[in-house]
Amino acid sequence: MSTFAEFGLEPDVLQAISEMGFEEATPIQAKAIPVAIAGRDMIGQAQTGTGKTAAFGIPLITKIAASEDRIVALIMAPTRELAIQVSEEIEKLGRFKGLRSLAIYGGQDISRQIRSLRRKPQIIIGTPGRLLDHINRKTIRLDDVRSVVLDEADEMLDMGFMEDIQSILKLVPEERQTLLFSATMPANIQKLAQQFLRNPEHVKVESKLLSAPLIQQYYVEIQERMKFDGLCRLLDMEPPELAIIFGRTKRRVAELSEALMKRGYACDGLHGDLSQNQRDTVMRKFRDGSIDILVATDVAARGLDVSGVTHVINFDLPQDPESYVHRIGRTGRAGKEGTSWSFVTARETDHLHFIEKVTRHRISKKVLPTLSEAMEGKQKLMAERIMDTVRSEEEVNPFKWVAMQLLEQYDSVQLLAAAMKLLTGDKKDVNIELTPEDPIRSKKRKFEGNRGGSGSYGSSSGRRYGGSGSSSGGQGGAWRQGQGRSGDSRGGSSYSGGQRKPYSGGNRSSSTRDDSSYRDANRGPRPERREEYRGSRSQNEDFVKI
Ligand SMILES: Nc1ncnc2c1ncn2[C@@H]1O[C@H](COP(=O)(O)OP(=O)(O)OP(=O)(O)O)[C@@H](O)[C@H]1O
Ligand SMILES: [Mg+2]
Repeated sequence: MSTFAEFGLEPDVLQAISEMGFEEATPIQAKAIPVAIAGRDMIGQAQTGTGKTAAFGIPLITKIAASEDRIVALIMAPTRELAIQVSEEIEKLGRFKGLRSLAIYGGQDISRQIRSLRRKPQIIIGTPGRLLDHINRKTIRLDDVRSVVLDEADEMLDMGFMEDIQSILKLVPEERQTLLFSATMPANIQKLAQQFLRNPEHVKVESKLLSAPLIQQYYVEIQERMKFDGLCRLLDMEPPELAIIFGRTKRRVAELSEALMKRGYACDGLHGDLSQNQRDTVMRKFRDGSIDILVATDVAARGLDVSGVTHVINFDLPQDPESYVHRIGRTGRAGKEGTSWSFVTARETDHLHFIEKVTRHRISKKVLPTLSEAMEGKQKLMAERIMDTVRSEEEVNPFKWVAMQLLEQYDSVQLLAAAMKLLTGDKKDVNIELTPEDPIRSKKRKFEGNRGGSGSYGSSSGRRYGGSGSSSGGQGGAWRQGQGRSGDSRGGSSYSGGQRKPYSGGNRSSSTRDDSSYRDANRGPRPERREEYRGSRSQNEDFVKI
């Protein structure tokens, strides 16, 4: 167990960390912070949701003085949402030092960014494409940069950013520190590391499990045409505080989110066909609790950190085990528990077993709740909502007069039952039609043939994240946050409109990947390489988040 004070951090930084509610360093932070503070180049790998951002953020801000008026640190991230999210974390960490940081990403008005650059930020967090634009326009100069971070490096390369990243790194003085975080270590990442990192220390938090241990993983076997009703039952039986539902395609996500809205769920969709503005709005609604269900493509699978996501549902299975790990990693973060459900059609069971094998985790089979269990769940929730409201005299008072009049005419049980029926907003009669998706075909054979089954990922000698030798023991480790975010249970708050507070109070945004528009908006079309990569990628690499 490491407290942050043990790293010899300055008081301003310690204060920021403590205000963020972090009490102890996570395992990756405990390993990475001393290495990075010592000035070494580093390659970092650890499971989803274990605080990699602060693992590079803390050393980074430690090395910058508020008096500096040049760009001295550069962080690259694959997507706009992730750039925003990382910049918000950096902002918080550097607040008491008075550091200035700025997120630079495509889809946002460039002249606005140029104006913000006049504030002389020391730290720039950007997507490679837009960064390069600024560099070419000479609105960003990298001559004074001495720290570079590549976050989600494998994802950036997958998205076709290799050349951009190389061009940018060539412009940064060689006398610098480079930190590279990547879920996987395929050949192209190794090449990049060889080219641009100097004698890097490989900092890895190993675990037998590839996915975070605090996620209960379930699957249900279901026919394609039954998925939607199955989903509604699941949501009714076990109402999530916040849920992310993953669909395979943009069309799927659009149809599904619309269908759920029609059935009365507070949800919205996120995919690459939306404008940056629309995407921001959806993410804001999800973060402030005005919707509790986000339906998304893999655009939201990486890096997204929204406090209070209790459920991830794979409405469609992902193609890769790797995507599976990233998707479910949107819950069970920062020492909290989470639940994931995956819908599997009969023809996809092989693929599910393949995912189990690669992630080395058994996914438990469950049956869908029956209609009456779903109904019960819904009614229980309604009862909770009513009880919450009953306690608030002010809210109830204006209705008392009508209530008394009604009670003179009708039986009280009858009346309350009628009110509950209305509240449950049952819209089962709304006709829903989703375009069926083809089943995923497993790439199992190809994968096995190439890997030779040696299992280079996650050696079993590693300590399990969460349990890991911390004296206070407990699942999830002792590094759970002390304030603000622990113990947030359902308590009806998800229905009370914005009561739920992300501990940060800010509008952090999300990571994004999708099939089309994840390149910066003003760049050329992305090379259509995803499937190629997908096919070959998992074969020779040190797999997934460990
Ligand atoms: N030491 C800590 N104690 C408690 N919470 C922490 C600590 N460090 C980070 N967190 C919180 O944990 C959450 C996850 O952190 P972060 O997004 O950096 O994870 P990550 O490892 O980058 O995940 P991903 O692989 O999904 O990108 C954030 O909300 C962050 O504020
Ligand atoms: Mg991250």
